[in-house]
Amino acid sequence: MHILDTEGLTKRFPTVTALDGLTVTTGPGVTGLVGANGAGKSTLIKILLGLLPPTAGGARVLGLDVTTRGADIRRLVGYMPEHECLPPDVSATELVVHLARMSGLPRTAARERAADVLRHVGLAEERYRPIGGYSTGMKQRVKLAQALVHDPKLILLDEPTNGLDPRGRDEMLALIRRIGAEFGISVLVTSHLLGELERVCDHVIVIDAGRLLRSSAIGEFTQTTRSVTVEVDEGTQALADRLVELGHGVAPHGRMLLVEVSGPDTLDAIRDATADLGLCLIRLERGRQRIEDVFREAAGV
Ligand SMILES: Nc1ncnc2c1ncn2[C@@H]1O[C@H](COP(=O)(O)OP(=O)(O)OP(=O)(O)O)[C@@H](O)[C@H]1O
Repeated sequence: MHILDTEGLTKRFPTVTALDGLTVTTGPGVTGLVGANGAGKSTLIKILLGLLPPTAGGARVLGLDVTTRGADIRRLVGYMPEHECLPPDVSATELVVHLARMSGLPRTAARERAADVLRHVGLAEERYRPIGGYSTGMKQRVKLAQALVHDPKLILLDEPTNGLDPRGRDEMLALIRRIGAEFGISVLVTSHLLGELERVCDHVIVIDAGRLLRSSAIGEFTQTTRSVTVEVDEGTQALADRLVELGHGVAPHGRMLLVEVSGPDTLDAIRDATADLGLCLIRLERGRQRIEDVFREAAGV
């Protein structure tokens, strides 16, 4: 079953078209939604939650129509908003128990479930202190905990690594991966940092100015390319000249060279040219396409 699917989804605000005929589907697992700031990610999430009506086209979440089944969708879906939205004067426990009760859990079950999710996201003793004194990383964990407390089938995470330092970001990404893999909850996670999504997603959707650039399994994004990266300690230009003389396609790439692989003898030619010129070979590596490259290509940047 599709976790979400949209067809010709369009959202126009008075001065801007935030989503422009977006047609996309994704299945279970962790899906990344990538786009620059203003690409339409948050608008899409609000439409998927049934909180914002589309101008044209349609969307379904877990098979439910967003325009008519918003309340049912919100029962089955958890949402972690992008912006700071937590009350400073209550503790994480109080907030998460309260939200669990609002989603219909009886008092005892709400307490137990809140304790479970707060433990899963890594908030220990601090959970009894007022949220106002928390670090950004702790606040992000509270937002994640409240998205999980009613045992959703799918969670929508809007820029969950925003404002985190590298360690906090790694921890948050590991948590997202665990939620997808161990708890079997599907995840839609947005980010403008493409490298992050490569690490945790099964599927990636790239949008730009409200339009779909690409939607593929992560393996297709990062498949190997037809070039190798070559790095020598000195004499990069001499090596490039020699390989060009021999008829190979060579392009500079910072301190390295990208050499087009035309056949099995290309690697031998690089090895022989390096040895003939007396250079020290530091790296010879099969190129991999990164999401960033796809984004640049598609956007014509
Ligand atoms: N309520 C609104 N009224 C008018 N314009 C809006 C509204 N919400 C979003 N927009 C505009 O729609 C476009 C898409 O915004 P959106 O917040 O969906 O982008 P985003 O990809 O989530 O970016 P960011 O990460 O910066 O939030 C932007 O140009 C934004 O200014």
